[in-house]
Amino acid sequence: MRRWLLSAGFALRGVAHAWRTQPNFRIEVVLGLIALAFSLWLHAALPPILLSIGLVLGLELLNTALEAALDQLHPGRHPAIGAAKDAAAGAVLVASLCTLLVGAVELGPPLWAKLGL
Ligand SMILES: Nc1ncnc2c1ncn2[C@@H]1O[C@H](COP(=O)(O)OP(=O)(O)OP(=O)(O)O)[C@@H](O)[C@H]1O
Repeated sequence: MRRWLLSAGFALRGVAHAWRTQPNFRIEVVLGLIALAFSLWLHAALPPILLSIGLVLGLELLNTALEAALDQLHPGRHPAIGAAKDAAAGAVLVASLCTLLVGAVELGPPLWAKLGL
């Protein structure tokens, strides 16, 4: 149990570091909270929304980890480093676009109904 709490502490430190240093992570957290608030207000299904938000935030954390490790391991420029960073950023982009689709499908219809459209 003590080991698990220790690991959870390290993980939370990673999340706090991303919050402090990554503007994109802060934006995604705020947008996620807004989507969550809308889901509760519209009584929409929470699992797809929560999974999508978690996927984007998780990939952003991995992207941050990869960038930090690559910059430390290879401070100079190299096409392979650029390709690795581009792929990691691409993963966040793909997840974000899919999350937008999930949001539109899950929240669109109840929002229109609520607004009487
Ligand atoms: N060492 C490098 N060698 C080659 N290309 C790089 C290198 N570092 C960055 N790049 C290129 O520049 C892009 C931006 O890299 P950078 O590390 O600035 O990330 P970022 O997207 O600005 O993320 P953040 O703002 O979170 O640091 C990368 O996606 C890659 O195409």
